[in-house]
Order: sequence, then C-alpha cells, then structure tokens
Amino acid sequence: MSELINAREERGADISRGGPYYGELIEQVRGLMDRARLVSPTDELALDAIGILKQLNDKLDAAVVNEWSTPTWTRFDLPARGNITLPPFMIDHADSSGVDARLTFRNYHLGGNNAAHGGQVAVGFDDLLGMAAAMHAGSITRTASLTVDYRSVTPLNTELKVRAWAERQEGRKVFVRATLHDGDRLCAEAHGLFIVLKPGQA
Ligand SMILES: CCCCC/C=C\C/C=C\C/C=C\C/C=C\CCCC(=O)SCCNC(=O)CCNC(=O)[C@H](O)C(C)(C)COP(=O)(O)OP(=O)(O)OC[C@H]1O[C@@H](n2cnc3c(N)ncnc32)[C@H](O)[C@@H]1OP(=O)(O)O
Repeated sequence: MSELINAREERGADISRGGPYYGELIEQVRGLMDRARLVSPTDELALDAIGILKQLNDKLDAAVVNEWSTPTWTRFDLPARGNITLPPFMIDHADSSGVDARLTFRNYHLGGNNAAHGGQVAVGFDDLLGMAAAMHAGSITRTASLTVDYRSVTPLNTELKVRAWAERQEGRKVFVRATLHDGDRLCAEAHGLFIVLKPGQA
C-alpha cells in the first residue's frame, strides 16, 4: 500500500484532499445507503427524511467539483478511496506483482438471501483488476473485457479477501486475474483484459 501512496504522491497527488472529515462523511453516506436498501418507511418518516435529504443535498451542491478534482482519485487512506459507488475495500499490498485487499459488501449491496448482488461483485473486481493492471503496466488502463465466475454465495458484512494480479502483458493488452475468498472458501473469480490508454486517449 505504501508503494501506491508513494507513487501517487510522487505524481503530486494530495492524500489530504477532502479534509480530515471526508472519510467519516462517506461512511455516513454508506450508512444511509444501507438503511435506504432495507427501510420500509411510514408516510410520516418518508416525508421527514425527504425534507432532511433535500436540505442536505442543497448544502452539498455548493461543494460539488468536477470528477478530476474529487478526493476519490487520491484518498488511498480511505476504504475504496472514499468512492461510494465501490464496495469498501482496504489495500494491504499493491505493486507490479499484484494487489491484495480486504473488501466488505454491505447491506446496500444485497442481491437476495443475504448474499451480495453479482453485479456488485463485478464492480469490486473491475476496480481492483484495474488497479492491478495499472500497477503492472505503470500506466492507466481501461477495461476491455471482464468475466466473472460465481463459485459460491458471497456474504454481506463479512471481511473478504481479494487477490488481483496481471498474468501477462502483450503490448497495450494486460491480461489479469482475481479471486474473492471468504476465509478458505472461493466465492468468485474473474479474468479480464485491460488496455493501456494511448497518450491523450479519451
Ligand atoms: C507505478 C505507477 C502506476 C500509475 C498508476 C498507479 C496507480 C493506479 C491506481 C489506481 C487505479 C485505480 C483503480 C482503477 C480504476 C478503475 C478501473 C475500472 C476501469 C473501467 O471501468 S473502464 C470503463 C469500462 N470500459 C470501457 O468503457 C471501455 C470501452 N472501450 C474502449 O474504450 C476501447 O474499446 C478500448 C480502449 C478498450 C480499446 O480501444 P483502442 O482503440 O484503444 O484499442 P484497440 O481496439 O485497437 O484494441 C487494442 C487491442 O485489444 C484488443 N481488444 C480490445 N477490446 C477487446 C475485447 N473486448 N476482447 C478481446 N480483445 C480486445 C484488440 O483486438 C487489440 O488487439 P491487437 O492489438 O492484438 O489487435
């Protein structure tokens, strides 16, 4: 993980972007999403919540920035860099040989029967495979192909282990693999192709 932070800092990344309270703000939003996924409100509660959320959204509007200025590019100290669209993970190790992470699916990732939604599993793989590809290639990459095999149910609210690594690189093509484990049990595995972007490629 320190290699990743160093690599970003060398490129002028600011891991304090968003300030000292940004992580707790994002955690509160995740908590809101957990509740929103399972709440069955009375009319009174729904109206009350709508009023509070409208006020809050108006307040946050004043601080919305463009995508390149958000803290989520640089906050490697926070779960999933503070990106609320990702299942929260912490990176234990990341270098050109691969990425090891601890990842937890939350209530808001529920598919059914207390298990994570398959699409959410793919989201987690996409980001961590992207990181493994970028660390291997030393350059930003884009997902060209991603295949997920679901081997057993992926539990919610349980710390899981992800390992993602590049198997080989052919020119701009980085071939990557990843596994997701609950203890010794394999929940899912993935393989993908990530393409190194050409200079200036949109
Ligand atoms: C040490 C410092 C490191 C610096 C970085 C440090 C840290 C990084 C840290 C953190 C990064 C963190 C996280 C990662 C973040 C996000 C990960 C998620 C990423 C995404 O979520 S991203 C969105 C979804 N993604 C798309 O929105 C792609 C849409 N698409 C396209 O943008 C183009 O399609 C593109 C660019 C993929 C390729 O286009 P292109 O024009 O550049 O290249 P071209 O088409 O020539 O393909 C080149 C060769 O790949 C083969 N090829 C292409 N596609 C293939 C396929 N599907 N199957 C089999 N082969 C395929 C061709 O056949 C050819 O092969 P060949 O050269 O052998 O002929």
